Amino acid sequence: MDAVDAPDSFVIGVDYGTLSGRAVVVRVRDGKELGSGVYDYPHAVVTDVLPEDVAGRGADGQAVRLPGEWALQVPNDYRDVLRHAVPAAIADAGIDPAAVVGIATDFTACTMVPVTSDGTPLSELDRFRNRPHAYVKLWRHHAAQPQADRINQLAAERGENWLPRYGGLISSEWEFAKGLQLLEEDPEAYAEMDHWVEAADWIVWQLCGRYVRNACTAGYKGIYQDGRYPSPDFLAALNPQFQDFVSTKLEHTIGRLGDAAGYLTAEAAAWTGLPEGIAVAVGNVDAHVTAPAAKAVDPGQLVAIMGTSTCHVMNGTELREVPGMCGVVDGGIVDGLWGYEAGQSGVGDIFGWFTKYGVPPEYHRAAAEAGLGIHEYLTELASRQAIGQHGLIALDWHSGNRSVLVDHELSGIVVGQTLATRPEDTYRALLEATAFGTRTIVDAFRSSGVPVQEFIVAGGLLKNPLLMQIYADATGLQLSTIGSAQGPALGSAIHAAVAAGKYADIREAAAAMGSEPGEVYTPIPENVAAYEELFQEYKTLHDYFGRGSNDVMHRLKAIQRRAAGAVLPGVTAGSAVRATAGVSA
Ligand SMILES: Nc1ncnc2c1ncn2[C@@H]1O[C@H](COP(=O)(O)OP(=O)(O)O)[C@@H](O)[C@H]1O
Ligand SMILES: O=C(CO)[C@H](O)[C@H](O)COP(=O)(O)O
Repeated sequence: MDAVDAPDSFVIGVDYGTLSGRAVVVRVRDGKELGSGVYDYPHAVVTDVLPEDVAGRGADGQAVRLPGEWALQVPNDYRDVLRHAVPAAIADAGIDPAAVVGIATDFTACTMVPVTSDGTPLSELDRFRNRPHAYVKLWRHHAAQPQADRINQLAAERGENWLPRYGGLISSEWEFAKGLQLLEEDPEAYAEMDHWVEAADWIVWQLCGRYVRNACTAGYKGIYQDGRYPSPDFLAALNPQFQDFVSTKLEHTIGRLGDAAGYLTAEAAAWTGLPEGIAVAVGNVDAHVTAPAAKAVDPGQLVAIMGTSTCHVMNGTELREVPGMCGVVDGGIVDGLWGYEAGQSGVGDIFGWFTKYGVPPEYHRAAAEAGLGIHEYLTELASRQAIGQHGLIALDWHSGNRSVLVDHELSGIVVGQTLATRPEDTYRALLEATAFGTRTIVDAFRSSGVPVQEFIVAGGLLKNPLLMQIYADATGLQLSTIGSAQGPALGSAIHAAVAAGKYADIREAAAAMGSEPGEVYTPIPENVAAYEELFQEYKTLHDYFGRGSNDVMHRLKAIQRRAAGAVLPGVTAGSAVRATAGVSA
């Protein structure tokens, strides 16, 4: 790491991902990244049973089991990132912490924490610690789909004017669906909860002792449009006990992106080793902070943040309704422009799943012998193929579909497998399926009058060159990658610099501190033509399974739920039946 001049000041950006938190130390004057630290969440993503070290056991003396589609996290893991990753980044940078002037964080979203009035997560209260609904519901918790379906149906029937701002469909990942699930399945926990808080804001609360709701998640995930939330009347029609959800659990002071939410408390200063009293920026989302990190805040610059999932964010001058987009929010990325978001719930997650469950041990051994990771090994084998040679087409819905169908009851499929199909064939088909998913989103923007002029990729997956070339070829767009390996954390650092008063606004800070482009991938005409043919097959399958011609995926999920038949502790038996009938739990 570079030696550092004394007069320089620094900011810290912390990116809270799905499995770890990453901190970077960034120089304010030019955005140079001087050091970083990573901390893996000890409890990672909780999907099967509540971890006994925090939850203990259930009344039956067994670990508390979770039904399918659940994805929880343990809030203290997030505090631990502050205790470990931030000091590690400072040590790596070799700077004097006294020269740090601000800190900002970005988070996965919509990731929700039920808390008491002082911000204590319900899962940290003794009597709730073995109740699943007391834990953080991670963005990819998809068990609130029945609630999302009811919200969508009712909103469409009533012609709610906020619905088109979300492409006509609200996701089960978001604040209202997850909140309604909490009410209907654990009314006691719901009653105990004083605030239903985005983790993006909870961590800021931990840092500065103040709860400020960030404008980004309030808009994209909290249905806050034109200064209003969905009405009590609408909420009561969903469930009479949900009528005051906004006024009693959700509504709170909203902070502008890049503003200071408050100042570092003595306690958080002790965790991080940073000076007490430095600026703490208003929270933000991992995807949205990355646009300034990529210097891509002008209309038409589409940034795909590709990691576990992919988020597509882009600014536009006009308000347009794009079918199936995640949302459009005034000032959702930077002030003064409409910020659009779309996305794919599973991308790296799908490749990761396949390497874990679909690849035989001899491949893992061969990868290790070649000194390669399994992804790199499969990528190398897959890159030797001509387009279409594997004879496969896949749908990228292993974690459901977030755009443009917005349906988490959909699932993955690979068509064309034979006895000759090898792991590298399926791996490549899955890479291609995600590229077609992105192409579907780009097409939806374009046909709705939101032009996509540039395509920029950030996030962990940019390190896979085959994947990047497939995306360029499948979309027909020249693709440039961001020069920073820590795009979201750099984006947070940019927000910290603005919150500390070092720049007037995010645009000015992005121009000075944003990353220069890394690699550029140009579409190869014959590949574009070959992928066009395959994309048409993808579209046929997409519409057949996704638009109601064949609801087999929905039926399979229902059969799976019935077979699993789990009842949660603290969950009112039969609540699902009452929930479907729309009667209060
Ligand atoms: N070389 C690779 N090619 C494709 N996918 C990869 C590769 N290496 C890791 N992955 C996938 O990338 C994902 C992690 O992405 P990353 O950006 O690091 O995390 P996050 O999205 O949580 O911020 C994992 O789901 C993993 O399966
Ligand atoms: O929905 C999102 C942002 O709105 C992201 O997809 C979610 O936060 C997960 O991010 P990652 O793939 O980086 O873990």
